[in-house]
Amino acid sequence: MSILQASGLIKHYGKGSSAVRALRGVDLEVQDGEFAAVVGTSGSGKSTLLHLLGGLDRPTEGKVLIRGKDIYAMNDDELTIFRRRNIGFIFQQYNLVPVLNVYDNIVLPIELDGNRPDSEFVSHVAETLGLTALLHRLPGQLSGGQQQRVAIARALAAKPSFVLADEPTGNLDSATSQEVIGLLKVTSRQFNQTMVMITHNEEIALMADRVIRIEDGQIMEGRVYHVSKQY
Ligand SMILES: Nc1ncnc2c1ncn2[C@@H]1O[C@H](COP(=O)(O)OP(=O)(O)OP(=O)(O)O)[C@@H](O)[C@H]1O
Repeated sequence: MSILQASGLIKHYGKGSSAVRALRGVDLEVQDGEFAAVVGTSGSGKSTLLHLLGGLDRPTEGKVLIRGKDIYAMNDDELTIFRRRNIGFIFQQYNLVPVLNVYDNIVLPIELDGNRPDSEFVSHVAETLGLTALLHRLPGQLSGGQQQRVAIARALAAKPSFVLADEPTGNLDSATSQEVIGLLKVTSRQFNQTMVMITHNEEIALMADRVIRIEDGQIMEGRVYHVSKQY
């Protein structure tokens, strides 16, 4: 079953002759539980695509359906709530709150949403990511790889069905990157989460179920997932 369907996505920044045509008609389907990587040269439109798939911006034209729901038919407030409840985001910058310990960072978005964290689930996520012994530390007392694992735990703790990651290993060395992506793969399987991840790193991309290649605002390869491929 497809969790996400994007059709005819066009994004222009600015207007008139100086407009940048960042996406030029993107059609994409992502299956439930899939782990997909988006690759392409700098400026090809990867981040623009990810932002549109996650409801962080609005397209100039086109639609994004998540579980059949047309996310851009919602107003800004509805979209913010939908995003918070259904989508986890992981960025290159970890964006942890320096004065909060690891546990409080992980549950912060849930508490900001007025909910109580499912402490059993949070413990399970923390354990899977090797964070159990670090829960009382401050972010400043952690390595880059550990901080990114906290950011991943934070993205997963609210049990989103869909996780979007923009260069999640951009600040990490290659061994740590492979480890973090390995963990992302494990968590996506274990918690049944669909993952779309941008990466510059071809080795990292090969760890995904599918590689979506984007060039000059268009998808050149990997638009549709082939069920015959093993996953
Ligand atoms: N807010 C913006 N205003 C104007 N132009 C933008 C904006 N954001 C992106 N662009 C332009 O849109 C095009 C696609 O940018 P995007 O960030 O999606 O590419 P990318 O593939 O993610 O690049 P990188 O790998 O360098 O992050 C580029 O030409 C970029 O300069």
